[in-house]
Amino acid sequence: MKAVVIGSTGYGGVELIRLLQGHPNAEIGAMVSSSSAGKPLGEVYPHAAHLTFTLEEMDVDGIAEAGEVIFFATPPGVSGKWAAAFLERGKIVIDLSGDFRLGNPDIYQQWYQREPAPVEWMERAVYGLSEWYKEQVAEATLIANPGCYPTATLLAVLPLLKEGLIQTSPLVVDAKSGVSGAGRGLSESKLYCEVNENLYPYKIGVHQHTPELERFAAAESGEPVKILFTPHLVPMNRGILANIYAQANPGVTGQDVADCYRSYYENAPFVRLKPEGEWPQTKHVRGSNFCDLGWHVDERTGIVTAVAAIDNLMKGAAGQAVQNLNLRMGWPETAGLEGLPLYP
Ligand SMILES: NC(=O)C1=CN([C@@H]2O[C@H](COP(=O)(O)OP(=O)(O)OC[C@H]3O[C@@H](n4cnc5c(N)ncnc54)[C@H](OP(=O)(O)O)[C@@H]3O)[C@@H](O)[C@H]2O)C=CC1
Ligand SMILES: CC(=O)N[C@@H](CCC(=O)OP(=O)(O)O)C(=O)O
Repeated sequence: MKAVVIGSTGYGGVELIRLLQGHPNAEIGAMVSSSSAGKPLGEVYPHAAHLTFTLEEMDVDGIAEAGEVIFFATPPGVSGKWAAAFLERGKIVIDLSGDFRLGNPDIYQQWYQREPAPVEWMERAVYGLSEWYKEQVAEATLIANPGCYPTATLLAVLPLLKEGLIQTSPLVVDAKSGVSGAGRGLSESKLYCEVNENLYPYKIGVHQHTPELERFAAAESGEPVKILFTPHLVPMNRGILANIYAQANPGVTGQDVADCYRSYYENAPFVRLKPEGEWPQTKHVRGSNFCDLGWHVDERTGIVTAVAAIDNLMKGAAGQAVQNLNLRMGWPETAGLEGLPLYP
């Protein structure tokens, strides 16, 4: 099965290329770049110099001919404009951007401040949080791969919300991301001297992942959920650590939370539950598709703290996109994703 990567010169795109290169069932049909078409991939990414691919231009017919599955690893606004052309040609589209996650053009416009994708495709898209929407992903033609912060956060909170172990509002998400989460594009805020030896929050109250978090938290809890989300940038390349704080419902114990997580994730190959008293670390998941989860129910305050660690480029983007490809094609869920995390 051949796959095309649009946006192959970005961090999400080149991570997809790495995974597809090592995948037992898939191969790369074409790598597309709007800015570097005609150049060998190795000119943009010397670490991939041995791959003899030339980057191709954004030509719908050519791309549709080159693969059955089209990955968009492009900034918001690109797949919203182009995905329909591939869907109409019978292709499967897996979109790493936020263009199809929200199911509602008005909400998209409000949070992304961009022209939304066609509403009929927005409504038909399946949200690719693999552990939660497996059956839907297996049938989908358009898969909206989740955002990096929502992947970590939702994996941690959905079991607790669904089983009524925590109150729905307020739910506080305090999360930290490595700099690759912001993509490869040049910007002053990502310069070495700006990010190194520094730690700072950004987009408090206005981050575009807020409606995505609230949409799927509400869908699983059965009632509206309000989320207070504070992302931070930390001086590392990869990784997200999300701490989630919520009021436990009366009588809920640490054992209840442990049993709840075990019942949801005992057969989930990429979710690893930490033993009591141990906590997830970004280093333990780096370069892998794992999400590590830890938790604590504080008897003094009645607050549940859930902690999730993922690699933003893997479970938060390209890794989960390949997991969704596997589910969609009926291949083993872990195909091409079996590698150990990179350590140290
Ligand atoms: N980085 C991360 O951790 C995560 C990213 N995402 C999402 O995945 C998507 C890709 O992110 P990321 O790889 O980090 O971003 P990058 O900025 O690193 O790469 C995006 C790529 O898209 C291509 N591109 C830009 N504009 C256009 C255009 N108008 N038409 C076609 N292609 C275009 C560019 O390649 P070229 O100029 O060669 O075409 C660029 O390399 C984004 O939507 C992002 O929000 C989601 C989860 C996590
Ligand atoms: C560190 C950092 O800047 N991260 C990015 C994540 C971007 C992203 O994944 O955006 P979409 O999922 O909406 O496409 C951010 O916070 O905006």
